[in-house]
Amino acid sequence: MALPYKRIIVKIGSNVLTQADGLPDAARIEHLVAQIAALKAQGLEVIVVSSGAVASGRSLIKISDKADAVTSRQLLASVGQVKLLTLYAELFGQHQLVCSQVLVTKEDFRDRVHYLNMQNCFRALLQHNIVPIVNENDVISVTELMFTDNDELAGLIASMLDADALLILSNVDGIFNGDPKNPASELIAEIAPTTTSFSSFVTTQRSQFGRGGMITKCHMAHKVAQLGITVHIANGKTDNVLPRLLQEDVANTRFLPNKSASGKKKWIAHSESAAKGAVRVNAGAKTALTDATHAVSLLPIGVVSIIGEFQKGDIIRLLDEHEKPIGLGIAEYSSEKAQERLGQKNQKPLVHYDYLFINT
Ligand SMILES: Nc1ncnc2c1ncn2[C@@H]1O[C@H](COP(=O)(O)OP(=O)(O)O)[C@@H](O)[C@H]1O
Ligand SMILES: N[C@@H](CCC(=O)OP(=O)(O)O)C(=O)O
Repeated sequence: MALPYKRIIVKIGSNVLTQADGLPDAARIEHLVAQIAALKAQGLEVIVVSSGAVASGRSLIKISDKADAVTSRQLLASVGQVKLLTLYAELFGQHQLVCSQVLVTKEDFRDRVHYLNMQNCFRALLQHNIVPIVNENDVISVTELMFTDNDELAGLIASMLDADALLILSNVDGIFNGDPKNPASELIAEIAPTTTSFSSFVTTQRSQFGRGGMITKCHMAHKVAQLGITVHIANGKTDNVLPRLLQEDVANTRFLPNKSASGKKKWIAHSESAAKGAVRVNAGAKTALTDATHAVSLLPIGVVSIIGEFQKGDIIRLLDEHEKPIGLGIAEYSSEKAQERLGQKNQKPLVHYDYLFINT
């Protein structure tokens, strides 16, 4: 039976789009575009997150050995993104579809105004039946401004757009319970929302042109599934993988979704890097906050200490007594006021439930 998705994000990894020599695989891209066009014809909304700018740049210019790694990446991506999108535009055109380019940085997800502007643009693109093709703005995103990889970017886009599913295309059939090259390893068909540890079977090994690797993919997929979005990891080199995935007719690993969270909570969940300070909560508060059956706000009586300074409206991290992160939230008042109210009864919540995201 076909999976009942209406809006999907398709993330196409560097390895799917790149040949063994590091140059772009135009035939693969053509086949993927044809598959996306087929899904569009069935009425699905598709947003593509595509890597491949650096690989495309490699096919156009030779960079001097003197250039450092950051400058080389900027140069290759700046040149390559034009070629990549030109190819996409031509191929989608053959299916009477228009695609668009959306280049983003991590900063755009930290700033609420940028975030809402982006969201508004995506909505308008989808209303006009355009296929948005998203990539990191590699020219600007350098070192600490960078996403871990395009999987992280795809996860953020999926939650921002409230997608039904995120389909991650890599060069493996999914997640195996051991080294994927070992014939004894088996594919894991489903991962429950309660599974949080992947290090026992996923190695830090990366594919030839990949950036983050499978372990970061797993953490991102878990987080996205926590927000109520199903995540599939499948092999982008398999023929007709996208329509077959939706027909449940191809190998893949599926991260089962948790119950859906609000748009604001989704934004908060991905805002860790924007956090201004932290609060340590006592064991009782931790138990109450992590109990998935009740909506609970964080009250000052449960706060043990305040770390750093924050103002009303800032994102703050919630830690347990051993400083283990348990969630993120928006502070209802400043760290100064919170300090005055620390441990006191009958005080206004420091973080209201509606502005609280707890890792489960
Ligand atoms: N348990 C595992 N199951 C599947 N793949 C794994 C596992 N452990 C490590 N990997 C590696 O993860 C790689 C895919 O991740 P990555 O390099 O980030 O790809 P992409 O460029 O598609 O994002 C695979 O090529 C594989 O070598
Ligand atoms: N933005 C880069 C790709 C970065 C990246 O993380 O790629 P991937 O390993 O596919 O998640 C490019 O277009 O070349």
